[in-house]
Amino acid sequence: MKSLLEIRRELHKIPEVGFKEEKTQKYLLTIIEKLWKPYIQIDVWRTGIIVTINGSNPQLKIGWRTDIDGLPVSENTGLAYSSEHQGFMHACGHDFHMTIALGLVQAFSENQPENTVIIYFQPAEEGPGGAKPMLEWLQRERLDLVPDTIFALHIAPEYPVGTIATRPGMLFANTSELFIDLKGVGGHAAYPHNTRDMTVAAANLMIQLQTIVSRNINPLDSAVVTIGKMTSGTVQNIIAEDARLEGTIRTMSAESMKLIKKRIEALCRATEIAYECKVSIDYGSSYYQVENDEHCAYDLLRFAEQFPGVVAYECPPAMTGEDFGFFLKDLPGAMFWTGANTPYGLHHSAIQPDEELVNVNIQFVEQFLRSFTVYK
Ligand SMILES: CC(=O)N[C@@H](CCC[C@H](N)C(=O)O)C(=O)O
Repeated sequence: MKSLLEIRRELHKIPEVGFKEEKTQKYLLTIIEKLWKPYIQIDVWRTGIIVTINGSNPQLKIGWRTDIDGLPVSENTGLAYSSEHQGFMHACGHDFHMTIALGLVQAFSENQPENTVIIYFQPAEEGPGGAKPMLEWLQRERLDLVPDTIFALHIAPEYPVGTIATRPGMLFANTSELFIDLKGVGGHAAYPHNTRDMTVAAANLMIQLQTIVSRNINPLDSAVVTIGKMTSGTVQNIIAEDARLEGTIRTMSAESMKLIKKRIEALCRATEIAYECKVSIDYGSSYYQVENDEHCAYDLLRFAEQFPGVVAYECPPAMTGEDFGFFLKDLPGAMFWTGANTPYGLHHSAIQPDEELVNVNIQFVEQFLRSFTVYK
């Protein structure tokens, strides 16, 4: 088999967005098939893969989940093995997550675990969300592949390699995508009075949306309303008939999410009146918060405390979202951050996580999963 470093770099070259991970799936399958043993079963779900390593004396089915999709980001790392898919990049570390999962398949194929370990290569984490439909399919059609407990990791640029950071309870926020379309009347730039200018309407709405967190959310709560993309108009001397705002909402509770949506709807109605236009809202996909099981999170932290080369850290929650939250809604388990030591944040075009993290995490996770002989 190729080295895991080589595999990570090859995966880095072929990022694909949610449910379009065909090349990635094919690539992963070629590696996984080489690791096949009579006690290993390989299943495919859409662009995802499920690898079951049947245990020698199974008391439990322990799940490990990795996400496999990339992002629509133009890479700016200058690396020799940069993305070959123009405009797309593994800017959230899923190439690392997949390599660690492959390293686990390799470790368990070389040395059969006592318990059954099921490794889920899950599509579409960045959107529209693969965890929920994958789990629904498992629960409906393949109960044999539903684990008793499940774990996952996510790289954390800000921590040194070897840091394992998690907490009991909420680790990541509730999320909802947000798409707002404005429709007015376009026309000649010199005749604004005959038009309903959607560039001006969208700009005002965008600023007003920023008052929701500062004016409507309790200052002791936390929430985010981010507009990541704003589009309007065609050329400099035509007044725009349409505009579109694209963003995301993050909250610590379902109640705050409801409140924010209510305020967005009110501001959109007010924009319709103020700018004599039509405004429509689409919330896209939404993710349930990542709620770690208390025992599982503390087991992870305690295991990390005594694992050589690893530093355990009980960290605060973050406003990132993760559809792994849907697995943890139904199953006990936990997610953790693992240090990636890079100055650029997640989703940045220049992010370059430290490749040292691959081996540290394979060893740590392999031993952690093997240590789960009895579910506590
Ligand atoms: C870990 C991470 O960065 N996850 C994404 C999840 C995105 C969910 C959805 N597409 C949205 O934007 O709301 C994140 O942006 O936190």
